Amino acid sequence: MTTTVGETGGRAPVSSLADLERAVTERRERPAYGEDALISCDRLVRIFTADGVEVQALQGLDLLVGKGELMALVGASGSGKSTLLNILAGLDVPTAGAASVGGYDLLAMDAKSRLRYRRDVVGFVWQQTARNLLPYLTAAQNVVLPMQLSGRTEGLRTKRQRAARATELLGMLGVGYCHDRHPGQMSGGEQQRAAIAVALANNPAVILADEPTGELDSATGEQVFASFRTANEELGTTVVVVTHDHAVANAVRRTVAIRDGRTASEVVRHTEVDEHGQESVVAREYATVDRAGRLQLPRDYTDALAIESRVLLELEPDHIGVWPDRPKPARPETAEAQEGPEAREAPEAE
Ligand SMILES: Nc1ncnc2c1ncn2[C@@H]1O[C@H](COP(=O)(O)OP(=O)(O)OP(=O)(O)O)[C@@H](O)[C@H]1O
Repeated sequence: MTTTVGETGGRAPVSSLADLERAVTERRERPAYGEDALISCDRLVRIFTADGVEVQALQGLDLLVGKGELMALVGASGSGKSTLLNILAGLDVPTAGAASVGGYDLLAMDAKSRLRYRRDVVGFVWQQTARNLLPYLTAAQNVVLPMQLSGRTEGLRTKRQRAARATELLGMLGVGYCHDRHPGQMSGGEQQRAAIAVALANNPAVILADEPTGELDSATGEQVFASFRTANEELGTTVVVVTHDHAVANAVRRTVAIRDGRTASEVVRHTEVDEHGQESVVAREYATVDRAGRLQLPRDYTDALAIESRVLLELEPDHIGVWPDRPKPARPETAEAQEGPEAREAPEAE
């Protein structure tokens, strides 16, 4: 059966009180939004005011990231990626909405828990290699420093234990030979891999990285990304990378695109094995439906059909049709020859 928005507001008709009760019960029993997620952003808003002008950097952004994910955030310049990352890093506070990481409520943390959160729950890797490492310390000393500052004791109480962990992390990320080098004696790629070791020092639940390969050539960028993958696979660390680098965006299981301060679409990749045992990666692109039911249509789709301010919707049992709002032809052809919901639903109206 076909239902158009004009008739019932686009919702499937509820035929009886029993159906209604069942629908209410199912809704109540569904897990709460983001219940199982490590990172949960719910209608996140961040408004900046500069020189009396308001900029809405995040406009009701929803995002869930599962524990153990390795995912990328992409989007045009100014779409809000860094703003989101700074909030997740505990460096900035949203104007409205809700956000939590590993059980920490990012809007309600006092100064003490914010410090603990930044030291123990998240690790950060910046684009500028010079911002990640202290120049007067060796790579190993840079990795040890966050362990000393954290005050966490489990397995890292003694100097020897901390030194051993630094050696282990640098080795795991392929830069063990840089152990005693200062950043000035390391290439950009080596510095970024050492920076990942620093970010991992306190065994955080999540590493956030803002354009970590932005200053590197593609071969070096691949090595750095391989280190994020190693951290994800060997230690189970969740990794969220903001990137413009297509090689990185295409190498993760999930790439979420941000547009105008909201999540707009995402590409999910999985590996398929054919009958000859050949493996191939299959990518599917999804549009995001946010918590308020809003859907951003891809701009190339709306441009292709000259869709501007509104569309007609059609609810079918297994999909929703979206139709450009075209003026009706003066002399309609037969219903079968016409396309769109008007032709099938209300030909008698003509
Ligand atoms: N501290 C600030 N004060 C005023 N406006 C800001 C501030 N930080 C960010 N903005 C604005 O918020 C919007 C989003 O910026 P953001 O840096 O998050 O975008 P982005 O997607 O990371 O861009 P890029 O890819 O260029 O780094 C932009 O319009 C930016 O000018």
